[in-house]
Amino acid sequence: MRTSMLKSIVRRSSTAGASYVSRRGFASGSAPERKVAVLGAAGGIGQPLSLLMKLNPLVSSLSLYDIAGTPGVAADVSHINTRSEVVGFAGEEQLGKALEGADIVIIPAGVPRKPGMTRDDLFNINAGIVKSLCTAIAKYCPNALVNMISNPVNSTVPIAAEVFKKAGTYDEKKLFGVTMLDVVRAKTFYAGKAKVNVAEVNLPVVGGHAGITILPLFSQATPKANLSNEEIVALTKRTQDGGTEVVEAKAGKGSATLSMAYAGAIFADACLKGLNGVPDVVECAFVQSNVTELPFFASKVRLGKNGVEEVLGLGPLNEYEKQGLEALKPELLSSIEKGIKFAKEN
Ligand SMILES: NC(=O)C1=CN([C@@H]2O[C@H](COP(=O)(O)OP(=O)(O)OC[C@H]3O[C@@H](n4cnc5c(N)ncnc54)[C@H](O)[C@@H]3O)[C@@H](O)[C@H]2O)C=CC1
Ligand SMILES: O=C([O-])CC(=O)C(=O)O
Repeated sequence: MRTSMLKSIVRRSSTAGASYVSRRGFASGSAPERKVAVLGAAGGIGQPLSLLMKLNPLVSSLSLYDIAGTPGVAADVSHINTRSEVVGFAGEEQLGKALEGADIVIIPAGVPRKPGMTRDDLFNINAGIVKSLCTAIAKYCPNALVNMISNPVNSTVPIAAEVFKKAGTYDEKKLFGVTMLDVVRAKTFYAGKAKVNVAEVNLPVVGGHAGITILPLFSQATPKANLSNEEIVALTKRTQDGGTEVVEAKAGKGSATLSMAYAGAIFADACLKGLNGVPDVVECAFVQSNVTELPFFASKVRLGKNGVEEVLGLGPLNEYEKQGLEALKPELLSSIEKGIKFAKEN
């Protein structure tokens, strides 16, 4: 389904201006106007993500913001003959204009890991970046859906929530930690091991977005496959360490950017579909949650016209997954609390 989405975007892009009725049920001319802002658009994720958002026919206005470099990225991307207008904004004084009227703000701003670092090692720099960007979101587009990519997601999402609470604009339905890359990885690794068509694979990944807080629920994977316990343990570990696998392979040149741009584009597309009233749009995301005793948790979420329409439960877990769930809670809670504390004290 994911691969077919990109294929269909590319196919539609190549017939830009022609009339079609998409799977989303809109004639090309009648899809609502939607502005998407990318903050950190000149970065490793930001650039390919901007490209993919430019290919999405649900976007009418694409706003590319970074502290520097965005005029070039915007000029480049704007030559692609698809629906959206593209404008680049550089420097803090242009942040307000970049955000005004945005329906969705995607945030891949901040520093990435180097080998030997954990995502939490990014906290000191990225917490401040996320806080200042969210302060501007509260001021200039308080109703936008926020897709938080910047790490550590387990802390940056609680920081964003606190900033919005302070500003009086918090709506828990509109704040998402993007955990889609964990789902993308779990699907890929499962398909490889189970020897099934990757395009048909579906499974939830719950918890958070760091190490053992990433909990893929392979017992719920479809199509079903007869994998051994050892194989499931190895798949779980590979999914949990997927980010580190890329960080090590890039050997000091950053972390996942291309697969993250793909995952971010898929998740933003799901948010756009939800906003546009497409029924039954369900993806995993790290959101405010009652699914466990933790205040934020990643699970399947039904997306709608206001963002989160319903946070879905975990479904049946096997013993191994139950153990994984209990094991992840202390670390996830401590990362959440760290974010809340930072936002309250700064
Ligand atoms: N949620 C997830 O699954 C994933 C999250 N990430 C995270 O995404 C973040 C970005 O990663 P990369 O794009 O590889 O890093 P990068 O360093 O290539 O790009 C980051 C961009 O953010 C910009 N930036 C810094 N401060 C800013 C500010 N105040 N306002 C606007 N832009 C600002 C930089 O100028 C740069 O262009 C990192 O924190 C990384 O850990 C990365 C992969 C997956
Ligand atoms: O591992 C990292 O630092 C980047 C990330 O979140 C991922 O690739 O899942």
